[in-house]
Amino acid sequence: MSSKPKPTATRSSTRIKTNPAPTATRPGSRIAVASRAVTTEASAAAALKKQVPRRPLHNRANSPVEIDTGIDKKARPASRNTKVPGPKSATPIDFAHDDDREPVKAFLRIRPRLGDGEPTSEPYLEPISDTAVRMTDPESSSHSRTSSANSASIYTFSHIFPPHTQQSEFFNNTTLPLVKDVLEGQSGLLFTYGVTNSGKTYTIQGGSEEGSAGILPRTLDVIFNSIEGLHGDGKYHPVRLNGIELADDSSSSGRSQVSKPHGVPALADILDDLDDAGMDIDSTTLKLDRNHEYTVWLSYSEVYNEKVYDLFASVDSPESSCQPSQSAVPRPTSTFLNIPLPSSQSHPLLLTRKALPVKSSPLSDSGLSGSEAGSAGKYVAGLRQIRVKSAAEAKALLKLGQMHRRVFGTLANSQSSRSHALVTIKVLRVHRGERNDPSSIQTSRLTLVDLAGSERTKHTHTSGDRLREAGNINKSLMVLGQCMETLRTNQRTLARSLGTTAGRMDTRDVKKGLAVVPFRHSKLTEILMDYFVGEGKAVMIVNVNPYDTGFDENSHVMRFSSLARDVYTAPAAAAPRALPSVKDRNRPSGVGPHRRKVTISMGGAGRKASEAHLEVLEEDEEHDEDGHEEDDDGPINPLVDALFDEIERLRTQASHTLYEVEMRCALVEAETREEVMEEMEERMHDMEKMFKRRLMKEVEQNEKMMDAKIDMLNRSKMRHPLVDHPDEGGETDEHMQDEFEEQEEPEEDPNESDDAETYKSSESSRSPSPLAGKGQKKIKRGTTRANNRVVHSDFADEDTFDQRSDGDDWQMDTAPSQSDSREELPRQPVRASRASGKKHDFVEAPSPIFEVDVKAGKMAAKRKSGREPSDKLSSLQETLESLSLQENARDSTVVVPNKKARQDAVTHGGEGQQHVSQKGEVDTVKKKKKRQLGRAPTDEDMATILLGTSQDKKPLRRSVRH
Ligand SMILES: Nc1ncnc2c1ncn2[C@@H]1O[C@H](COP(=O)(O)OP(=O)(O)OP(=O)(O)O)[C@@H](O)[C@H]1O
Repeated sequence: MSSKPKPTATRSSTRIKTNPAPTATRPGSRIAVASRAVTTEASAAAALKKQVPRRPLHNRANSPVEIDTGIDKKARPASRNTKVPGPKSATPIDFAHDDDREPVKAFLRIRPRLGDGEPTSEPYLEPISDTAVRMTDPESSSHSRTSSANSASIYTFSHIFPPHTQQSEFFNNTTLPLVKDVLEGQSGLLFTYGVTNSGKTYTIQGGSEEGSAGILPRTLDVIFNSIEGLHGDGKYHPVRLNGIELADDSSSSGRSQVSKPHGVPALADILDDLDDAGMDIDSTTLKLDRNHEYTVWLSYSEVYNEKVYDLFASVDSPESSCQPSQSAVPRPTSTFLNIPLPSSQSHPLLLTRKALPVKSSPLSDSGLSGSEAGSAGKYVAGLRQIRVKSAAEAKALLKLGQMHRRVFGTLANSQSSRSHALVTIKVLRVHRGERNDPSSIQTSRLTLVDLAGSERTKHTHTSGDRLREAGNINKSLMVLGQCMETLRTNQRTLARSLGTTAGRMDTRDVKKGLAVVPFRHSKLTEILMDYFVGEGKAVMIVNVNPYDTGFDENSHVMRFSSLARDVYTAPAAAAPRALPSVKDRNRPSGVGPHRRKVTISMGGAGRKASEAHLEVLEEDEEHDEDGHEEDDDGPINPLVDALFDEIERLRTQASHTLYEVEMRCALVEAETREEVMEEMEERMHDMEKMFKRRLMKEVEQNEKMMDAKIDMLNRSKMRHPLVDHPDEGGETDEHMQDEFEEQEEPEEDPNESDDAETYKSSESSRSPSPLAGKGQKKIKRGTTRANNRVVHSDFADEDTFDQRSDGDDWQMDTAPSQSDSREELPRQPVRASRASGKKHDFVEAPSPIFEVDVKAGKMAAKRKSGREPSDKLSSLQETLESLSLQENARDSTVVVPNKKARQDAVTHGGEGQQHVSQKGEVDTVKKKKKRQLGRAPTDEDMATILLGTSQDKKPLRRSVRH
């Protein structure tokens, strides 16, 4: 550490503000390059730094500080030579060469998997070097999703700490340099950032196991280890941000003020833990200048729902009025610890606490002139700063503060921090020879912030108080991000200006062009503002739980960290300008004093558990007569503030709306699917009905046709004995056929035509319409006429019947079809023979199923009768054939042999032959006859009708069209 000239002893603060006359800079100072594309800006910022140097610390030349961390040097990350495959370059951890001009350092800490309760899936975050980590969207491989984050991204950090990193190692590499600085007189800020359950509180406070103490208790240990024997007398105590005042006797805190109250039940037992506080102690000691004296002061505040509360404040309650505070000095004990706890049946105990205003630090505290207005920083007015003389005492105090935080801020969600907790350790350092000169006293601060978990309200589905909490948490984090963004932009602008106006720079002109950094739009950034625009280093610890489901949230955290790493803590580089008077900052909170009911359980191993019911009243900050907060602060732009509020409101609204819209979409999709299913079912049902109707109609028509045939045969038998007068048969048949066709003409069914139209596309797959028979029947009439002359059937000629087209007997093929739609249907030629004179016994069934039966039946009939039927009979048989509408039968016609024919078929078909009914076959012949004739005519009856004699028995087959 280089020596620095002694400054003019005009103030007690160590704040160094802009000084137009450069005095000294540290030799060997350098700018640590934090990230991509900022090298130029960093150099420019360094140049600016050299032109606007920090005011050297008082007696700094006499402050050689050596760090004896006691850690193995090998344990330190060797990131200097690490090559980062990602888009950004790495910042080596090299505290020895750090300059006070440096970017915000960002360390990533990956939380280990905790146990059975955690998901077993692969972590979506994988370190690829000491400084780079790859994040892969776990859902990108399974299915596509709309995500704001890329499916795989690489983020770089100053250093990455893997899950197995010990607390001591983590502390030494992240916080110890800040501890060293604070003992040297430089302020520092460390904050943890991450989603809920990522390990922020564990990092700051630690766990309960041995060796798991967090960076806060370790910081206290190291400070008190190092100043052992160097304690000051505490004649002066700190006030506001950087001021000091002469203390009265009671202002020094000590063990006596943390005394255990009398007769207090379990709740106050926490004070017993004071003695246990030294269990897990960090033994690291820093070597300090022994010519200095130190006093250490502690404050503990929380920002909850955009209000700042003192966690060391005693709590006012009506019941506690009987135990008034014994002294006006800050008491480290809470009044409510000293009162009997109400039982669960009694009325809840009402506890009230008051929010504290945030005010601008007076210029006099910093020794600044009026021309430097606006750079004095902010402080929490009324926040107690308690002197602590040992680490144990400090830890006990912090424990009390944590308990207050739990009671007031986190009880309803006790496992999660819903407020930002800020512990500030203030060190007053003075040279032994100047201990009575207040202007020689240096004040430095180290603030450790445990930020509330960032989370999206969409995922938590919070409402009421929880929603308000989440909104405010997100608001402060958003404003923090906005501040970083603006700072970065300003610094780049500044660097560019410096680059272009090298040697002719007027920083005041350049600063005029800088944007206003919106620190004042959230309480958190207001309090932390001084670290970014004033003196000091900032370290950000990013906590991540790689097993967490919130990939998007973690991506957001990563982006925030890379933004923060681009920000340089540059004194006066981006100092806020004085703005017009603000009323809006004092806008009413809208809710007034906020009441909450809470229940706390106390007790532990070996202690009686007790439960207390409390009602918490949180009062707003004090306002002046006009309803404004008491503040001498410069105003902020109300428009900007209103815009921030609007952004936050819209964000919350959008989050809810998005959730609602997603739900509605899912609902509509489900409903639509159901409707489509119902419609499909309805259509299927309609189709089924339509086809049934068509089937029935066809069956009916076929029945009619068969009836007509039977009638015709009956009449023919009665009127014209065919055997005796064969010549008359032709005309008679023809007449009868015409008659039959007239009867058979199907009725037009409008419904059916509609159906046919509707299902035209499926025409080829359905049964032929009765209309199809029209054209065919006319063809058959022609054929019948021809049959009267020449047509005969002969099974021996089956192979040649296809060659019929050249014969003048074959009118059927050339007959025009009246139904176009039927033209495409395969024609089934009537099996017949041109060989006249040959016996025609049967109408051959078109169905191959019965082909065997029919052949067997024919042969059997031949064998039985042993004689030839007359030509007249053949002619009549042909007539019957033509009426059987065999054409196209392959599509729809099924031959159903009557019982006897089946028997014959089986008998003559040979051994093992069996008639197998096809699906849909109905012995309609039998049924019809029963209905028409009263009894089923046998084959013999039919033969009698046809031949006029009982001797000419012959099996008869019919084609029935369904
Ligand atoms: N490095 C670690 N090693 C072991 N346990 C850890 C580690 N980090 C976190 N844990 C454990 O994980 C759990 C969650 O951690 P913690 O409470 O610190 O999260 P958080 O980020 O502070 O959550 P919230 O924002 O809700 O307060 C705790 O049980 C803690 O003990």
